[in-house]
Amino acid sequence: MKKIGLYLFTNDLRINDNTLLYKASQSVDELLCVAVEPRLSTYSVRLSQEQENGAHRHLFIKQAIDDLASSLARLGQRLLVLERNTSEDLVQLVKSQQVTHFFASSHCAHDERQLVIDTLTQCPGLFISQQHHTTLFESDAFPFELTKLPRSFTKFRLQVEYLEIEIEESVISSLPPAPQTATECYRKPIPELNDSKPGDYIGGETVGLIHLENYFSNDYAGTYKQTRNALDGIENSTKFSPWLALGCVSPKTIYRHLKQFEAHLGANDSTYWIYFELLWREYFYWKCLTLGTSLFGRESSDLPNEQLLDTTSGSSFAKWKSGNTNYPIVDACMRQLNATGYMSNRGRQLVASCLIHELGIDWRHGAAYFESQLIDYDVASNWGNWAYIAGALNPQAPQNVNKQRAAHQSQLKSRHFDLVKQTEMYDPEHAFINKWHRGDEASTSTRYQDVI
Ligand SMILES: Cc1cc2nc3c(=O)[nH]c(=O)nc-3n(C[C@H](O)[C@H](O)[C@H](O)COP(=O)(O)OP(=O)(O)OC[C@H]3O[C@@H](n4cnc5c(N)ncnc54)[C@H](O)[C@@H]3O)c2cc1C
Repeated sequence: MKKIGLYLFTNDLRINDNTLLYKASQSVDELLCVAVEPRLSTYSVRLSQEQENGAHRHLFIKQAIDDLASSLARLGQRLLVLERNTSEDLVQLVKSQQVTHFFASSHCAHDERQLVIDTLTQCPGLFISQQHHTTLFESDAFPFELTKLPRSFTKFRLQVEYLEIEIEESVISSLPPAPQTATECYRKPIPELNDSKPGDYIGGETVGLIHLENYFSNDYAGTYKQTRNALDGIENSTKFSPWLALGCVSPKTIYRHLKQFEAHLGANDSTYWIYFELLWREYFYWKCLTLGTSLFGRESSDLPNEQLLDTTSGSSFAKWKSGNTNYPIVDACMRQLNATGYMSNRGRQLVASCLIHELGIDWRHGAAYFESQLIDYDVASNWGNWAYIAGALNPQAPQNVNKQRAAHQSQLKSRHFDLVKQTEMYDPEHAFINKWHRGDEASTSTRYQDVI
């Protein structure tokens, strides 16, 4: 009997360092390559008050999928893109194409996992291969059970940072052909990326790998720790996140380049710090997996029926989104996000702190808006960082409630940023504020008396 495989691309839109695709290539006679275009969830539509992904995020995803389709075409394959992320289309494909083997990345997030579970439940008898292959570590490499994932990043880091990372890459030089019968639904090749402007980030594995090579062929990594907090500047932090988020480049590929850089030019605090930040990404990934829907605050009762904001908060939220709060540093960062789809890590911390503490808005609205706009939107890193800043990452255990409440208050305080001091530290000359200046006096004042 013919073995027909279906490979479902989700957050692994790449050919290189794709061990699961390699496995698929070795296991079946014909292979159906399918991608599901990420859409804004209903939950995030309500919270963000946006109907769909923003233009930059939308374009970046489209470019990444087109690039994958071109790479697959070079290997004699074709990519079928499903526009709805429901199990119906997948089930229909499995049945109509008589698929026998199903391959999909093991996602950390609830909805993406549910899509695969629902499909497999309706298609019993498939051979299933799943793997976490958008991380540095496999879950069985950890010296703890996932159910006992350390609560804090520091405890996690101390237990994992010395673990060995497998960096040998599987090379795919050919793929089994696509089944003949599914032709009408394939993605039409769109080879030219002519809808992006110079300086824009371009989605896809091809550009992601070029960016990686460029980054390490300069000495940026050697000074990363001193420059990473800058609000702007392509060279100041790695800017790997957009390609990591869609899996166009794997963290292991980045790690391999980092080790090569250290071997040639020497390791220092800065090169270690790139690894340190990748461990934050890792921590949020496994945290997301273990928290399930509670990462999104779905089980809590303080946003009844996921209600929308009242008129006053709704107006503050709209001003925050458009960069019109009258906190100059916040407005500049939000304008940068809206104009490019990217914001620095420092900027994200400041605008999140402002939304939560200055404007008193539930953090989930901010997280959902980021989800709709960021070209590097990553479910675990985004919702994890927001929950962390809001002090909502670790659900409180019933014992030691008082002790935990005190710890919670002090955490909240430590993540409430003084916007004036932060401006003095990170934008003393107001170069960044002026760059994203909205053209009236209020936006260049740092005194903030007239805030909403
Ligand atoms: C409120 C908020 C929301 C965020 N949302 C996202 C998101 O949706 N997607 C995303 O990739 N990152 C998110 N981050 C983390 C961080 O801001 C970005 O990863 C970083 O700014 C990306 O730029 P870079 O690649 O130049 O980072 P670098 O400073 O060069 O770091 C190297 C890599 O380490 C990882 N990393 C760095 N900082 C963090 C962090 N705090 N948490 C997790 N991983 C980290 C990223 O993969 C990054 O590419 C968020 C942070 C905050 C405070």
